[in-house]
Amino acid sequence: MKSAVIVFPGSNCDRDMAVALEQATGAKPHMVWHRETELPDGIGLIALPGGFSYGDYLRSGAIGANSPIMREVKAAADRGVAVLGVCNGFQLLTEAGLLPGALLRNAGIDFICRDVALKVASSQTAFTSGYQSDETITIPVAHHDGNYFADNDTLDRIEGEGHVAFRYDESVNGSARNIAGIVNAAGNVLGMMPHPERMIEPAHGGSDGKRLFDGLVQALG
Ligand SMILES: NC(=O)CC[C@H](N)C(=O)O
Repeated sequence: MKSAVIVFPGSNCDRDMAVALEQATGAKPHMVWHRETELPDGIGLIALPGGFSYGDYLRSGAIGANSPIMREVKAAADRGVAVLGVCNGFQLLTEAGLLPGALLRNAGIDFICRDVALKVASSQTAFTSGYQSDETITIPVAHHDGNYFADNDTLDRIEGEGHVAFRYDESVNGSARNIAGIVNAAGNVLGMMPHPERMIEPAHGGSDGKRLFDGLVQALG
C-alpha cells in the first residue's frame, strides 16, 4: 500500500513514522512537504506526525492546519482515505476540523514524556483492529498540549457512537474522560496523543505500537 507522511516545519517524528510505515506496508512512504498542493496518486494511508509544527505558536497545530497540503488531506479523508494523526498530528486534525474537540495545555502544565498504560476502548476501527477491546497496552506520550477537551454533548456522542479508540488507564494530562485517541464518524480518521511509532521494536521496550500499524494495514487490505 502507498502511504504518505506530511512534513511540517517543526515536525520531529516524521522519520520515526516513516520507519513504522515502511515496516508495516513494505514500502517507504512518500514524504510530502506541507507546502505541496497535491498528494501522490494512489495514497491509501496518510500520516500526520508528531512534533512542533510552526513551533506550536498560536496553538499547537493551529498554523499547520492551514498549510496548503491540508486541503488535499481533507479531500482525501472525505473520499475515505485513512488518516492517522499522532500527537501534533492529532492537534492538527482537531485544528483542521477533521476531528471534534481540542487539545489544551496539560492539566499539570508540565511536558509529560513517559510510557503510559492505555485501554483500547474499541477494537472496531481499522486503526485498532490489531487489538482486543479493553486490552491494556503500553505506548509512550511526549507532549505539553495533550489535555483533550470537548463539550459534554460531544463527549457523550463520541462515546455513545464508539468513536473513542484509546483511553489513559489513569489521569495523565487532564483529558476529559481520560480520552487519548478518537476516530471520526466515518472511522477513517484517527487522532491519538500517544506515539505508536515509538513502540515498534524490542529496543523501544515493546511492540504494542507496531500492532496498530500492522492491524491497520491488514484492515485496509
Ligand atoms: N511530540 C509531539 O508531537 C508534541 C506535540 C505538541 N507540540 C505538544 O507538545 O503538545
